[in-house]
Amino acid sequence: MAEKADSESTSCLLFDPPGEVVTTNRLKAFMDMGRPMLNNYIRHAKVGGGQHGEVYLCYKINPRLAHDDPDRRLPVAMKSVKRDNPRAEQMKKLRQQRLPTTNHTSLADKLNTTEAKIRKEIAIMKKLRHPHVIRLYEVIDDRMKDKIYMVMEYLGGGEVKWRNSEDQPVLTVVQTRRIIRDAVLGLEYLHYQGIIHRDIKPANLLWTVDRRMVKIGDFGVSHFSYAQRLAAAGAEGAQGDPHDPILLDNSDLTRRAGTPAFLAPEIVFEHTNEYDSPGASTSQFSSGASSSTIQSPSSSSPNRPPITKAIDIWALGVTLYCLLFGRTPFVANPKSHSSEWSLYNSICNDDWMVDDTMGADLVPTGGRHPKPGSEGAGAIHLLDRLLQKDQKSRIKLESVKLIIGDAQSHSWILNDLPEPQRWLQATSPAGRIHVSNDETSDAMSAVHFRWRWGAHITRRISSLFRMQRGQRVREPSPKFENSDRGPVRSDPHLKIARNIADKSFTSSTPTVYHVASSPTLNDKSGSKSLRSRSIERWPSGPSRGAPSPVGVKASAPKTRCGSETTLVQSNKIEGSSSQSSPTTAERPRARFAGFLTSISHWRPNKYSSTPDGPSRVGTADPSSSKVRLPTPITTISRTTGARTQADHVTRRSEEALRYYRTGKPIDDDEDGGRLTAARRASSWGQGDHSVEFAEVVSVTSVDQDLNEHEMNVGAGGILQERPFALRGSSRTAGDFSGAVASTSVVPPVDSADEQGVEDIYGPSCFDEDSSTIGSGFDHEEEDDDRGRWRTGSDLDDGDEDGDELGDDGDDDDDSQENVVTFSPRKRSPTFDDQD
Ligand SMILES: Nc1ncnc2c1ncn2[C@@H]1O[C@H](COP(=O)(O)OP(=O)(O)OP(=O)(O)O)[C@@H](O)[C@H]1O
Repeated sequence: MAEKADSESTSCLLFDPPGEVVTTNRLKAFMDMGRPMLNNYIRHAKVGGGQHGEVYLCYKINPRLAHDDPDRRLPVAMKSVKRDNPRAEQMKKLRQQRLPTTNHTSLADKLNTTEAKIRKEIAIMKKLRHPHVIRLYEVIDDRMKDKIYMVMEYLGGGEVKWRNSEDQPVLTVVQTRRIIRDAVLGLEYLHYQGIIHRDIKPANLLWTVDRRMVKIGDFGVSHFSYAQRLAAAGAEGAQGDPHDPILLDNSDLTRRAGTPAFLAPEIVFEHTNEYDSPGASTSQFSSGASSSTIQSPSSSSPNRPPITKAIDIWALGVTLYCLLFGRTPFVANPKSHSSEWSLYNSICNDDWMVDDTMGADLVPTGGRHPKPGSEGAGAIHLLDRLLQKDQKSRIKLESVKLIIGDAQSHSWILNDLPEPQRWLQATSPAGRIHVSNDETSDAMSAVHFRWRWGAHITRRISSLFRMQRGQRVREPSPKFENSDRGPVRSDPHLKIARNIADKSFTSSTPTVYHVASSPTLNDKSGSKSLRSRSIERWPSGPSRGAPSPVGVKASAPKTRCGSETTLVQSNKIEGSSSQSSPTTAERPRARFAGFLTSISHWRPNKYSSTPDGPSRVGTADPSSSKVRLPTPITTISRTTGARTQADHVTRRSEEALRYYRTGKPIDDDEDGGRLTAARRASSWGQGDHSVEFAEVVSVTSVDQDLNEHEMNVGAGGILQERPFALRGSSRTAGDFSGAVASTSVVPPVDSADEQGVEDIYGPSCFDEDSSTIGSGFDHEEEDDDRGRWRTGSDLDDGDEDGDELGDDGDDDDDSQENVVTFSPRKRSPTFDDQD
């Protein structure tokens, strides 16, 4: 028993439980002083767009903070994804009528919607919490709207750019190593959690605004593999068995998702020479699937190699090659009649070339087979292992971090770390994500109805009934007053009580939400015990002080303050109000009026969040305020205990970091360098300091001071002056790739300083002509696809207008599912342009 506890505690050394993600079921779009607002987010400028959606820089407004408080406006990235494309839907239905549905039809295909894909992306992202993986904070999913919004951590440095207009590398070897090191850690975490990213490439590695670290993003085609998780986490991986069909569906692995130049040989297996020639042996690939692999279910050939996490490792190899040499390792023969076939053929059969030098700093490589010991040899050797065509011979990520080759003491990626051994210990993966059955159903909200007209009419009728002798009587119906379901028309006392409750629970601890629906305590994170399951503390809470353990005794309230005393008072008032109208029950007409009033407010989804975010104690709709008000009080003692436990748990990351830096156990009083360990931990979404949006030095980059040159060129040559384009302009961050090595670094933005923000990021979209709110948020941007290839299935639902369906001319063929098709609407891709 003790042994088990021991092993569990060591296995959870670094990776913390995933942060919960706020799910908001209401979307309110409005203009505030001429600015488009979406719930409590101001939309700023478009920072990117892909086949599934568009990404905007937004600012989360915390109205509780003063206007000059720098935390009042916090930058986030908001990705909006359209649920469905009606025309694509129509075409898909037509197609399905003609084709039988087999066991091999993917679930996503059966569900037949873009929504299924978004659901999966959200469900996967909900699991992730790692310094090198972009974090999802909130999902705004209003069924009455045609878009779903994902609020994510904002990565202000943009995509990793790796070549200039002359196809020369723009990153130095040292910068490349840092990027790859960060990517290895992020990828290792993903694989450990059973997630195959499937689209690793430089464009999906995003820089933090200070260019000190990169994070993996874009989980649009990622895949969750339970088998892989079991293999990685052992018996522990079996805990919390996922049953969700969306997550467990393996059939989408057969689709050729991803970016062609980065696809692994096993994905384009049909293009191997062996396979092409009749009767040839396919011994190059293993046909057996180990426990950590997934056999492609719709494989037509028994020899098709399994699709595993090894495809990400291959893609990482291609990425490393791109960063070092400014081009992709495998290209199509320009003379070939089919560039697609030619590229895949090259991936499966060709060796890759090595230039004499690598990186922008022209470090000698020593050729394709260099003598061991040099910087070049380390990189080429690593490439050699990453780009093994046989996935069985391909290097594992843990080995990438360890020892490469006989002549080297450690891997190339550790080269400039002062203490590689300590780094290895600190970044050793352990722990896993917990996948619960209804995670994905939580990813999307239930339908809720809005009977606004009904509310209006019933209010009118009820007011008629209430007229008694020319006097308007406002009396709540006790029958509904205590109902959990039916909100009452609040009497003045109740309003007071609610206000007090609001102040008490939301002032200094916005993390405290009602827990009426989820009384269970989470033993991993005590803070969860205070929140309903789909709600978490917003990572950059308004309070910068340490939150109070229970949200009642606030240590440093910002603008509102509450206390236990006021809370007790509120309860008294509440109690008295419930008995305030003894005569009402005797009045049938008044009761009927009360009934009409109450149903006018009733909504099927009683736990839906408010437009301002999740329901908080005392701030949710009136129905919840009275009933749930006492809940935090009753959980005080329990949560205090849980909090203690949470502190213990959340220290893990701090400990690991501190250990790496100093070799000493953590000591809170001691400053851990540029940022304290506690603040660093907070940046991971844990700990008590709400500096989560602050960019911090990762374990990989720690102790490495970047010089100005590195800061500039480290961005891959992104021009920093005005990285964001005006809405409506076709120019996006990606279009700045040609502008290499700008000499300016983005200064830190004071998010409260509007002019400052605009000076740096360009004019905001607020000033643009946005005639309606709808157009402000649902305006169809000019498609900014950069000629990426798309799977047949993606064509169906990624396009707003479905043009591609007509163009590809193959929309009635199921084989399209396995064929990568290029949309003719986009410019033709060049094979060395697959970033
Ligand atoms: N969290 C973020 N912070 C800053 N920029 C981001 C963020 N997420 C995405 N972007 C920008 O938006 C672009 C598109 O985002 P993303 O890749 O998630 O969308 P997509 O529709 O899935 O695109 P793709 O076609 O590449 O799959 C990215 O290339 C990046 O430039």
